[in-house]
Amino acid sequence: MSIENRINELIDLINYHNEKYYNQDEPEITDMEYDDLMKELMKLEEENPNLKKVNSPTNRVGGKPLDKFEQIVHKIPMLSLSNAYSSQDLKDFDKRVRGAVSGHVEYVVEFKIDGLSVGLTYENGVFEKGATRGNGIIGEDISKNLMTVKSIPLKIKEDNELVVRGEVYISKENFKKVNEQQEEMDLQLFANPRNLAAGSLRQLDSKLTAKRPLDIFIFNLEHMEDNNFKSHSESLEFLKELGFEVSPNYKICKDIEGVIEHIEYWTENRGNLGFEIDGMVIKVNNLSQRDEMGFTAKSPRWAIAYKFPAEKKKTKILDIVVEVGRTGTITPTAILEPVRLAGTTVSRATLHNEDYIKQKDIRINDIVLVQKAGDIIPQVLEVIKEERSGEESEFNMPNRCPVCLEPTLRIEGEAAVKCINMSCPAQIRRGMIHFVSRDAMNIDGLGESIITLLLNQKIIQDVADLYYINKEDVINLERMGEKSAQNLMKSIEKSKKNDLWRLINGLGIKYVGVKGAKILASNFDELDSIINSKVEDLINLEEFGDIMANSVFEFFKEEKNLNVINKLRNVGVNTKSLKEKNSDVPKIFEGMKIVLTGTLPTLKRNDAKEIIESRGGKSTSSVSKSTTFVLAGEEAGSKLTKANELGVKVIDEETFLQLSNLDSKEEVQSKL
Ligand SMILES: NC(=O)c1ccc[n+]([C@@H]2O[C@H](COP(=O)([O-])OP(=O)(O)OC[C@H]3O[C@@H](n4cnc5c(N)ncnc54)[C@H](O)[C@@H]3O)[C@@H](O)[C@H]2O)c1
Ligand SMILES: [Zn+2]
Repeated sequence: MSIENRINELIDLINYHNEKYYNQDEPEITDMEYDDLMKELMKLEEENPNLKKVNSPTNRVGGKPLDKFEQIVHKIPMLSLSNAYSSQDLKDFDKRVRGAVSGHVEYVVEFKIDGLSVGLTYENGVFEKGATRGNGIIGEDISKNLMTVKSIPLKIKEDNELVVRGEVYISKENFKKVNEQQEEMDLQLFANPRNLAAGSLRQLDSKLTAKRPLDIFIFNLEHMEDNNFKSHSESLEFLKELGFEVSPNYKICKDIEGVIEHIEYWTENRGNLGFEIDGMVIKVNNLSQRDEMGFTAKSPRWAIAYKFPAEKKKTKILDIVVEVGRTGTITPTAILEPVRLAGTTVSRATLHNEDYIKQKDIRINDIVLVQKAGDIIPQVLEVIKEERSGEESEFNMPNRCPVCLEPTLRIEGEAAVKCINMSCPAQIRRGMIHFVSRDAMNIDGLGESIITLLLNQKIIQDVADLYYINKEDVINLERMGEKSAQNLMKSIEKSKKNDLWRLINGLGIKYVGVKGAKILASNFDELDSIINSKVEDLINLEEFGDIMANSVFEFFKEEKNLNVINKLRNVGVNTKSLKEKNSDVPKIFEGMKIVLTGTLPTLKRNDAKEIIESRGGKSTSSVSKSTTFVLAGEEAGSKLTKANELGVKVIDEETFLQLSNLDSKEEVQSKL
């Protein structure tokens, strides 16, 4: 594979996993595997700067604000941190810092709390609003939910406008309690505290958030008018006095050796803390030295996150079972003797595929070392061969699909063994569950069990059949009454009007998640144009690469898929893009024509465009008398000259961000 292709492939893969991780709280790979992909991409880009893409995930903070909350443009961008995995990485960081600033460098070392990052704004001593990080520039307004977090003060004794940043987390004890309750109520368990904090804070109903015992640690003063703090530690002490729960046990270290020593201590002792930490954060203490260093698009240069190596334990493999996924991939899973690992009990671990099992020579009854990489997904690290007793038995991938009993196949060059029977009930069932899920067609009242019943009774055979069932079919199902049948019919009917991206996501095209579906829907307006598009058209889409483009193309070449789509269309399922984007954001730029020019200090062109368009404005390319204002950055050039000639207002990024946060068009106009 050429370097360029590998770069494209990595971009697709990372974007896909970002979506899973940040927006759906359902990571498919471990953090370590993710970090490896990222490292590989960074290396290739460094070695081949001409191949670096503007949309590369190495340039941006991972998440994306969800449409279901109102969006907030951060006054100070909320960035991520670069990572260190060894003391050598830390020493390299120290060298970079000392090379870039004048004077002696002192570090503050803090816990890296494993939760969700939020920014809190106070005005006149009152808590005004709080937001998630989102894509770093735009976040979600979760103020109501944050007000239920008891350790967030609603009033403080400081009249200056203040923005602080912290991490919302849940203590180990409360995490256990919540999961016990989930278990009692037969609800899904949370994989880790980070997942729980994120899930709870992004509830639409703040009463639900209030039931979750969340806490916060504040770790940075982001902005305060008229302050003259000289160091980070000074500002932390100030925040403590105001009543904030500041990140505990932070330590000032005179040099990098002190930092490393402190980190070694907590690597050993973190188990004794009442909350989970996944590493330590090292920051330059002196604030003017911080200014000297500045930021990359993704993270400050004056800080780094050291990530702990994953915790490891010994356990036994009791059995190896296989499951058939939506695309027919047969995945082996190890059933383990339950073991406590990084805060939860682990009893299963994915074995990925045939090669993984062969390479590590994993057998049933083996004693193995397991770890939770990234503290989420348990993984079998290695077999402890010295402990073999002769009772072990080798495992082979099944020659037939465990569900449909058709022969399985391993395509050359691929790792997965697959059931290629397109009518395999297991695949259809998984595909169906995906089709009705929250992020796809969002059909309420159609859970896994009903789908299984409908399939078993042959009432439905593909997703389109859902729209052809009638109430009588449903009423006769187990545990279905008149009322719930009626509700189900209603939600099926309602889903016909869904926006196009939901349908595209629902179809389950490989590598196309919510994000990819939205990009397709907003670029093509209707399904037919996507079906008729060429690979070249698809590759040119923002954030699309070879792999995604080919996957979409291949999907719509398939006769069977086209039949399903026709059935859906005939029954009245919407196939047009409704552009329902950002409906909650006030349309404060309505009717305005805004021209972007030059390089902005933090905003990417597309981010600025998104802010304008989501607020009803039009971003146009040339300056004329009807231009409302010009947003200009560095090296703005001829457009700026033209604006000055015509007397069109010119503003900088900071003013633009302030305008974007206003609530009405009138307010914007009065500031222009
Ligand atoms: N498994 C996957 O599929 C997948 C996908 C995407 C990301 N990830 C993981 O997420 C990481 C990237 O996530 P990220 O951008 O949130 O970075 P991060 O979690 O590695 O570090 C940045 C975050 O640390 C938090 N933090 C906690 N304590 C802090 C303190 N004292 N000072 C400053 N910050 C503190 C902040 O909220 C900040 O946003 C990746 O390295 C990867 O490990 C995994
Ligand atoms: Zn099958």
